[in-house]
This record gives sequence, structure tokens and C-alpha cells, in this order.
Amino acid sequence: MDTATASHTLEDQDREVILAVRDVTVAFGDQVILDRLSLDVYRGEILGFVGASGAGKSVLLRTVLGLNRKQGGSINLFGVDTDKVTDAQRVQLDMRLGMLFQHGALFSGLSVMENVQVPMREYLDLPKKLMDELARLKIELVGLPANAANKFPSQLSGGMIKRAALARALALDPAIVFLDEPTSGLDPIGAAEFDELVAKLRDTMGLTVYMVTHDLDSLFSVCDRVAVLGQKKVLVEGPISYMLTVEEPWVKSYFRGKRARQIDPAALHNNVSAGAVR
Ligand SMILES: Nc1ncnc2c1ncn2[C@@H]1O[C@H](COP(=O)(O)OP(=O)(O)OP(=O)(O)O)[C@@H](O)[C@H]1O
Repeated sequence: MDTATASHTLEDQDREVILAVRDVTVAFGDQVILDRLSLDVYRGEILGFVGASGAGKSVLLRTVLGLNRKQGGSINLFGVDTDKVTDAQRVQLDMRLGMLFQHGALFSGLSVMENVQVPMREYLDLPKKLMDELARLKIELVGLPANAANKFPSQLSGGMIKRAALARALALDPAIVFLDEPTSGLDPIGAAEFDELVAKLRDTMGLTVYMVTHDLDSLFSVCDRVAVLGQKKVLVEGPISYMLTVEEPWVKSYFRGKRARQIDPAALHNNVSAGAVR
């Protein structure tokens, strides 16, 4: 397939695009990191975003979140062009985005409960009792025991820190969460449990998840689609079953190299034909 190949299947056309990145270019000085990159994220899906180290995954994430300048292209969130919003509208958009930074990035001097309340304090004006109640609900939602609420990050395991950070990302009931390598540093069981939690949130709350990851297990077990960043663009996108058929050398070695799983594409449930090489 070539660039002209439609990247959307008929099924995709029926789905709501929650994030549309179109022809986005980002450069630092004369170093171009992203060159007319396009990507759609659909409501209710878990998108795995992969690419070589230094390819620009964090740069794209930061650009989508409005933390990096872009030199060209457009970013639409919930159908709204982020270049055309007022400051007040930008705040409304930000409230619908949750972010889990790499390494959790909890405030070490705050308890789990206080960490979860940080976005509530920033964006909402609620009585303390209600904030406590909401924070407890989020803590329970991510599978932490109730007594974790009063603990500090230094008292938590790596897996608990990730869950607490996820609870904070969910504090304002976002429509989409951005997870930056959420399972890095977790043992395989902890990582699998975290993946299960993310899948549960998608299934029960209809949460949309944009997950930057190097974790092949996550890509195989919970991601509905995968997008591969290479040569400054989204090089390939589609379900994992499709990734296993792609002959592009980096993609092939990533998904079918020595460290990849030995998987029969026919055994995967998602549709091989729904992917595209750009
Ligand atoms: N603020 C900045 N100023 C200059 N260069 C930057 C800036 N931010 C990122 N870069 C450069 O952009 C490139 C892509 O970096 P980025 O962190 O997005 O890679 P990545 O794909 O997330 O890598 P990794 O998987 O290792 O986290 C790198 O060469 C980096 O040095």
C-alpha cells in the first residue's frame, strides 16, 4: 500500500473522531521533529502509539496538549480547532483531557488524596467535603485500597504510584486520557494488571486512551489500534493484527523481531484489513 491508500475503513467512517491531528509540523530551530503528521483517535478506543526512541512521541503528545508550538497544521479536539479557541474555551478543553506523565509525576509532598485533588482545585470550586468524596471515588475506581488515600508517594509501590497518577488523571472525568509509557518500570504482572484496568475504564466508562508505549504486551493485549511514528510521520496505523503483516523494516522488526511475540495473526480478533501504510 502507498500513501494514497485510504487509511480509514468503512467502519472508521462511522466512528467519532475525538482527536484529529492534520499535517502537523514541529521543529526546534532547524531540526524538524514532525513533518506534516496526521493522526485520528476515535472515541472509546485505546490507541497505542509507538516509535523509536527520540522519534518524537513526547513532542507530539506535548503539542496535542498545547505545551509545544507547532509550525504548521491543525489539531482538533472534540471537533474544535485548538488554534481558534479563546483562553476560556482552552480551559474547557483542558478539563476534558487527562494526563499521566511518565514515572507518575505525583507531588511527593502531597498525599494520594491531595494529589488527586490537584486538578479539582485548579479547575473547580468545590467544598472540601465533596472533593474528598470525589477523590475517594477515583481512588477506588483505579483499584487502590481506601487506606492509600492518606499515604504519600514514597509509601507506595511502583504499581500503586501509577494507579494514583491515573486517579489524578481521571479527577475531572476526562473524555480522553494520555498515558506516557504507563507500564514502564512495572513487573509483568503489575503491567498486565494496569492494562486490565485501562481496558476496564474503556469498557465501562467509554474512556478514550492514547497510550505512548514500548510495551509489546500492552500493544497486543489492550490496544484497539496502533500508530507507528517513523520518518517524522505516522508511518503505519491499524490493529495489531495488521502490524504483524507490515513489511516496512522498522515495523517488521519491532512486531516480528526476536523480542516480539510469536503470534499467529489469524488468532487475533481484530481486523487485519483495517490498517494502512502511509
Ligand atoms: N524543547 C525541545 N527543544 C529542542 N529539541 C527538543 C525539545 N523537545 C524534544 N526535542 C527533540 O525532539 C526529538 C524527539 O524527542 P521525544 O522526546 O519526542 O522522543 P520520544 O519519541 O518521546 O523518545 P523516547 O521514546 O526516548 O521517550 C529529540 O531529538 C529531542 O532531543
